[in-house]
Amino acid sequence: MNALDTTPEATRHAPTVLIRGTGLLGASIGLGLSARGHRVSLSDPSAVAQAIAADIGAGTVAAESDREPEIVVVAAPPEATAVEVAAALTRFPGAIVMDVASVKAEILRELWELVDDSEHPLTEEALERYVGTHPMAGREQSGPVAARGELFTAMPWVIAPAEVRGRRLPSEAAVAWAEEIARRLGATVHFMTPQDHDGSVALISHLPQIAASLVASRLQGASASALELAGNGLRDVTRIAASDPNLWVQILSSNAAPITEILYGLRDDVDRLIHTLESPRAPGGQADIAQLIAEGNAGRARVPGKHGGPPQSFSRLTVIVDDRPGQIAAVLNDVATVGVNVEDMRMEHSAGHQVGMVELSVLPGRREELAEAMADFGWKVIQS
Ligand SMILES: NC(=O)c1ccc[n+]([C@@H]2O[C@H](COP(=O)([O-])OP(=O)(O)OC[C@H]3O[C@@H](n4cnc5c(N)ncnc54)[C@H](O)[C@@H]3O)[C@@H](O)[C@H]2O)c1
Ligand SMILES: O=C(O)C(=O)C[C@]1(C(=O)O)C=C[C@@H](O)C=C1
Repeated sequence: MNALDTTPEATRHAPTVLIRGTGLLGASIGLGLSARGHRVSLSDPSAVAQAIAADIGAGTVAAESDREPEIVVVAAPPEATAVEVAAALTRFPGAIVMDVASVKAEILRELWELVDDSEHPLTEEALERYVGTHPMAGREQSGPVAARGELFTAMPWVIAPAEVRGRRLPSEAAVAWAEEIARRLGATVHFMTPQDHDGSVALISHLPQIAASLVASRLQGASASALELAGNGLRDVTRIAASDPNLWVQILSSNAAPITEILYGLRDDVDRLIHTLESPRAPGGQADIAQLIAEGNAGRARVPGKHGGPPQSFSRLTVIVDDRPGQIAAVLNDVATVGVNVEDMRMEHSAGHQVGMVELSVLPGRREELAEAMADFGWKVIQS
């Protein structure tokens, strides 16, 4: 096998990368790696997706005459991933091949089927060059137009090397390079078995998607006058309901067993709440409702903060701006002068008024200082 070297000297080198599948994930990886000095070539069955990815700077369109890439990243839809991984392992016998699909055990099962298929050229030995991975970063939009080179900064990236009878299947070099690619893109790496990965994402990724879709689907018949009242609560809960149905059919069907287990528990809780709300003032009813909200508080408090650190709640302050170009840049410029880090930012427009509200989330210890300084700069500041 001719896998890449992992010596410190070698890791300073920027291997050539072929990205197969240049949608949201593939083009984002291409942008990030190109910006870090890698030569990236792009390939997608959709000529349009390939051309857009090249146009935005994710790499150059792959050509037959290209030399063999050192790393192949398969960023295809889950249902095409195993076949594309097998094709890359066979076509490029010296390359490390990593995928980014949202499910891991099913991809592996499909790859094993190809090894067992005497008609298929994929060998067990070739799988030493395959590393299953999953960046826990994405968007509710698809395609290269939505791609961002910094999509993975400070986000988790799971590496789930296949194990056979307790032995890691991919070589150390293959795993080290998959890890190196994730780190170069700014992600924090987590190692897991494919099964542990699938159980974890059923809860922290697939359940939220289902919940968002179920809540948003209730809105289909809502009156325009009700929808006009929508505030941030609804927007927060339904953002990912805009995700691509085609992608999510594949994700949910490939991880059905752990998701179903979680949905049974959710169904019990919903049944309990319905029962309580049918007679909310019956004995025990109020306590039951309070318990439901408190249990939600307890779960929410366990969600880690930025960079995978402990849960962190930020303080917010809102700056009122005129609804005209350049105002947000001016606010951020003044914040930077004060030297406070903005952890999150949201822009709201006030219906019927020519003003906007820039909500800034900052560390609690810096809010007072920032509010005073911004008022001194002449901004109208509301502390919430
Ligand atoms: N969207 C997310 O938030 C997210 C996050 C992490 C991982 N993922 C995973 O990344 C992968 C790509 O998702 P995406 O969001 O970039 O989807 P996307 O729809 O934006 O892009 C998928 C691309 O794959 C191409 N494609 C279709 N069939 C192909 C094939 N046989 N070989 C190669 N390419 C093919 C499509 O033309 C398209 O350009 C999926 O496996 C998904 O599970 C998605
Ligand atoms: O932020 C989003 O839009 C996402 O939903 C991204 C998200 C997630 O659940 O975190 C969705 C599916 C992918 O497999 C990985 C990431």
